[in-house]
Amino acid sequence: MNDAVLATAGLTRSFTQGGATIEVLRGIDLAVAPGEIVALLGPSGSGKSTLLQAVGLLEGGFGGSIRIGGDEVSKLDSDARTQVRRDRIGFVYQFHHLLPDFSAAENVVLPQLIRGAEPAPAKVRAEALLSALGLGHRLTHRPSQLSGGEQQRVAVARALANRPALVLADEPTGNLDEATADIVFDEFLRLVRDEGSAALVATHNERIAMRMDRVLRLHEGRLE
Ligand SMILES: Nc1ncnc2c1ncn2[C@@H]1O[C@H](COP(=O)(O)OP(=O)(O)OP(=O)(O)O)[C@@H](O)[C@H]1O
Repeated sequence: MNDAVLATAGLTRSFTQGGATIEVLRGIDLAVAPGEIVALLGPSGSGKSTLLQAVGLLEGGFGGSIRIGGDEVSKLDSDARTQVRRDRIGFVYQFHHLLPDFSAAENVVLPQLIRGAEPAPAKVRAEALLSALGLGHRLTHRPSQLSGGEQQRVAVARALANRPALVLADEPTGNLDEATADIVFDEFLRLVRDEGSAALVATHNERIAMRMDRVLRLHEGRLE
């Protein structure tokens, strides 16, 4: 797929521990189209996080090719990788990783300022995203003053703040009870679609995976 937001070819990763080598990724070929929301489904330990860390350019040590927006990014130096992450990728993790001393709105403004946005439009964008997630009345709350579901919504808004072409999410609702997880995941899907971003979402939850456009199954280091 030439116009893919994300494409990998022959992606491999192994870890050596105690003299033994485990091949966690054994040649992953995948492509995510613009605006497409793809589930990466697999049991615990199947390598979902390892794959997301590779395509998110968070870790080195991988073999094979990673293209983001058509550009080969697997061999870039650390500064160039940081730039690709900042400009083109939004991340949502199982735990929110919000900055505890900043308000909900500030947590969504900051990544925009780091990317060079002016404060006033960055604030407008943060408030619009948070309002779209039902948090218009929680803008000045700090993470510790928010519920788990609210914290995760702020993390979703932060991931989308810079209009990334690609969102990478690792068990984005894995830390929430089932009812809250369903609601927050629905909101995540709706907002990602409204924003026109593509997403690759790791989950071990079949029910959540079925709500996405397509499901990739990771098994013994390969996609089925
Ligand atoms: N830094 C590391 N050193 C050694 N082994 C590692 C390292 N990181 C991951 N692994 C191993 O790679 C395998 C895949 O781990 P990974 O976290 O990618 O799985 P996962 O599918 O995301 O699991 P979970 O759903 O439990 O988060 C596991 O067997 C894990 O122990």
